[in-house]
Amino acid sequence: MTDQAVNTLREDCSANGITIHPAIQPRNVPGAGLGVYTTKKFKPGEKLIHVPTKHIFTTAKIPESFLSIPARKHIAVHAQLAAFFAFGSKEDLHQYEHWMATWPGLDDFVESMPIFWGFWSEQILEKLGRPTPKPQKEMRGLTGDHLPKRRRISDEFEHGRGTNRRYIRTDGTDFTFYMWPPFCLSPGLCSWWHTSCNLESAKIDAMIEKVVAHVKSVAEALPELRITEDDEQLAKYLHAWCLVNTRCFYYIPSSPSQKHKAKPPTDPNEAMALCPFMDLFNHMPSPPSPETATSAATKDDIQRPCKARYTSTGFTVTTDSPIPPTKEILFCYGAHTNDALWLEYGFLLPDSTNTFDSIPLDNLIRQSLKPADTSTLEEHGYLNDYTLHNDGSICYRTEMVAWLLVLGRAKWKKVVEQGLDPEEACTSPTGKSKYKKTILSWFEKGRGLATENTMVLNEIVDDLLLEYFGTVSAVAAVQNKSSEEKLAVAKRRRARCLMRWAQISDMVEKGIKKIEAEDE
Ligand SMILES: C[S@@+](CC[C@H](N)C(=O)[O-])C[C@H]1O[C@@H](n2cnc3c(N)ncnc32)[C@H](O)[C@@H]1O
Repeated sequence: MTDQAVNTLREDCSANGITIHPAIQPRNVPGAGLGVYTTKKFKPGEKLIHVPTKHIFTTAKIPESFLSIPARKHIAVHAQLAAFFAFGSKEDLHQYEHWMATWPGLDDFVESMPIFWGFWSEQILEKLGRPTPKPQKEMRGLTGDHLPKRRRISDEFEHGRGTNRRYIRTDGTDFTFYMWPPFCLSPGLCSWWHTSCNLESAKIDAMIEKVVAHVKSVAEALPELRITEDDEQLAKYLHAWCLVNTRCFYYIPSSPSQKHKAKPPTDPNEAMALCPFMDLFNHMPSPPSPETATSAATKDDIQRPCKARYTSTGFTVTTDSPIPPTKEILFCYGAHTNDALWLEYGFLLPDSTNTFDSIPLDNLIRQSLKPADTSTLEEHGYLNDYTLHNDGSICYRTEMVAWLLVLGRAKWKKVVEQGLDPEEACTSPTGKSKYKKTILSWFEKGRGLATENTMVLNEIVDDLLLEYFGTVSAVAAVQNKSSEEKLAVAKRRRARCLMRWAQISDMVEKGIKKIEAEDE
């Protein structure tokens, strides 16, 4: 992004009554597009930006000449906003052009958001009724030429598309490697992880459903745009869809009267608005807890995300902690795991810096349950939704499953129904040790999964990398890219997957340490 585009936006904002503190400045952040930096030291509570209500972009700003009021009833707010920014007339978009000039290009989303990667983007096309080129993927996957043959013992199709493989480890035991596509993403996103437990659809599938429904609703209302038929139009729409997805704020119009407060929509996703300049801030999770700071001085210096507050006059952004000069000023987009950030925003926070990070343990745990255990858990509301947190701690639901396996169903039911402490209710001298072993066995499986997926991801040869981590041109209009460039993108996508598996592995190791340290 050029400095000129940013400066022009700033001038534009100031000329239109948007207040921007003179000591903040947008600039490029390596790997994160633009971000906003301080040029002086800020104290907590200082006002950084005020955007008057009239500059908040909601569907009310979309001209009826573009989308009639009756047509809007059948189109989600997100889909309407995207349609306008993709296909609004030159005249209607003119007043926003300096703002739009600071937005990322389609390529940025295509590279980073898994819905645009081969398998998933093909699903989008198929669901839109578009014929997709059927690559030789299944056949090539089956040959397994890219993998060391000594370890492959059998293949089987999964869902008619991907392949599961059985491998033999050097110690003679075997494992299943989920060939394509599920292995690459984290368990928090993938369908196989979920379908095997009959959970709600996986997050990535839900996102694909949403995007497809939005495209279809706009295509129906505005057939002349030929969004589903024309590659370029589709790419244009998907670009705007991602822009809206990653840049919107939660917004409920304020009511002039205190008595009749504006009602939030039933679906919070409908409370969306875009806001110039405020969309330039990057995300940080919650800061480390003050207890971990070593001295009073460091406690006070911990940077917290800024606060964005909406009142009847507009949005105001204020600092919530001191921020030194030349530091990036950050928002918190919400208590998102790295999987959610990856899926929705296309990035992973590095290492274990995301205090909100976690992974689901459902699949690992469900494998160790007998049907009667599953029924007991279901009856008492404890089936599924098992979590391993960033710090290696597990959720209460996970603990309760372990206690079920230790106490037996009858005793466990009594504990739950009478609200007892399961540890106190356990009279067996080996109870706590069995409890720890049960949890450790789940972690061991998680460790194996991370090790094996990492190993195989690293082994994929270049031409298959392109198939697995490539881009389907009809969705993303991958124009004129050389094969070197395409391969470089595929490698970066693989690196992202490897980074996620390293984080998963780290969480599992922390979990193991934590449970081993517990008293028996
Ligand atoms: C609201 S925009 C923020 C401004 C954006 N960086 C830009 O260039 O316009 C959200 C997008 O910024 C990027 N982003 C935000 N926080 C990030 C972070 N901590 N690390 C990497 N990328 C981040 C992601 O691409 C995300 O989709």
